[in-house]
Amino acid sequence: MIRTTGLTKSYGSVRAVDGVDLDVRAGDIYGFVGANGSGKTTTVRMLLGLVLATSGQMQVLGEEMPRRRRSVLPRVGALIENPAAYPNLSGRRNLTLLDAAGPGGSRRTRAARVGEALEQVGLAGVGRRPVKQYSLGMRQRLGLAAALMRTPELLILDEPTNGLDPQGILEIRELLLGLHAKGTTVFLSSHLLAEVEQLCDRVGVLDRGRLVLQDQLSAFQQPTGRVLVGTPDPAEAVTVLSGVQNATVLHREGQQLVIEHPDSALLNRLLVEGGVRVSELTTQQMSLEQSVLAVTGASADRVDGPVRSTRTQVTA
Ligand SMILES: Nc1ncnc2c1ncn2[C@@H]1O[C@H](COP(=O)(O)OP(=O)(O)OP(=O)(O)O)[C@@H](O)[C@H]1O
Repeated sequence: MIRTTGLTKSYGSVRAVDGVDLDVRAGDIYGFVGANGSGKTTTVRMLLGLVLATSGQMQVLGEEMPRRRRSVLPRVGALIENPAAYPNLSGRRNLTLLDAAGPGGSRRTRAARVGEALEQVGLAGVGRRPVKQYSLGMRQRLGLAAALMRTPELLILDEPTNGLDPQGILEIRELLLGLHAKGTTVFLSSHLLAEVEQLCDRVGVLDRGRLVLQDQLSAFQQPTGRVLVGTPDPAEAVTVLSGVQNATVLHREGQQLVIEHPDSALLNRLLVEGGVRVSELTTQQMSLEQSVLAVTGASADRVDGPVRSTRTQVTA
C-alpha cells in the first residue's frame, strides 16, 4: 500500500527525513510514531506529493509517487495538520465544494455523500453553522469527513485526534476500526503512543528522521520476565517462592507481589500446590511507550542550553 526506499528530505543542513524505508501492507492499521519534530509530517507530505523528496523512491497503492499522483490521490483519503476550510461557509457547504472540485463522483449523489461523511464523523447536526464557529475538535472531524468522502482504499492521517477530548478520541478510534473492518488500510501518524497501542496492528518508529523500528505491535509488547501476582496469602507465597528455582520476589505490597520468573504458568502451579490462593496472575509486558523510549533519543524539538557544571561554587 505504501512502500518507500531511502526516502530523504533535507531542509538546508537539517535532514528532516533520513533514508526511510516504509512498508505499509494492505489491511494494516499502521501507527507512524515519533516525538515532535521527528519528521512525521514531512513524510506524510511527501507521500501525498505536497513536498518533493530530496532523494529516494515512493510507491503508494502500487504506483510511483509523485509521478502518478493524478491516479493515486483520488483513491487516498488524507488528513494533514490543521485541515483548511472556508471559515464563512458551513461544514456541509465546504464538503460540497470539495466534492465538486474533485474528479469523479456523480453530482446527483453529492448531497447524500456529504451527509454520510458528516454523519460518520459526528457532525450531522452542525447545520448551517459557519466553520469559523467550530471548535478545534469539530474542525478536525470536518477534515476527517473530507478524507472519507470518496470511500478511500487508503487513509493517510496526520495526528487525527489533535484537539479532540477523550470522548472524541474514542469515537474516532471506533470510526477507524469500523472503516478498517470494511477493508480500508489506515496509515496514522501520532505522537500519542497509548492511542497507537489501542488502535494499530503495525508500528513504525521515527527518531530524528530515521525509521529505527518497524514491526507488528506484538513485537513491541515483549514479556518483561516479571509476573504480577495477587493473593490473600502473601506471606505464604513468599515462603513457597523462596524454594522455587529462578524465582525472585522483587516487590511486595499488601496482597500484590511482583515476581521475576520466566514461566507464569509454572509459577501459578507451584503457588497453588504450595497452598497459596492466587486471585490474580498477570505476565507483565513492555508497553509500546517503554519499547519506543528504549530505542529513541530526546525529543527532536528540545533545545538545551550549553551544558552547565553541577558543581556549585561557594563564595564567602
Ligand atoms: N519547511 C521547512 N523548512 C525548514 N525546516 C523544516 C520545514 N518543515 C519541517 N522542518 C524541520 O524538519 C524537522 C521535522 O519536522 P516535522 O514537522 O516533519 O516533524 P513531526 O514529527 O511532524 O513533528 P510534529 O509532531 O511536531 O508535527 C523539524 O526539525 C522541522 O523543524
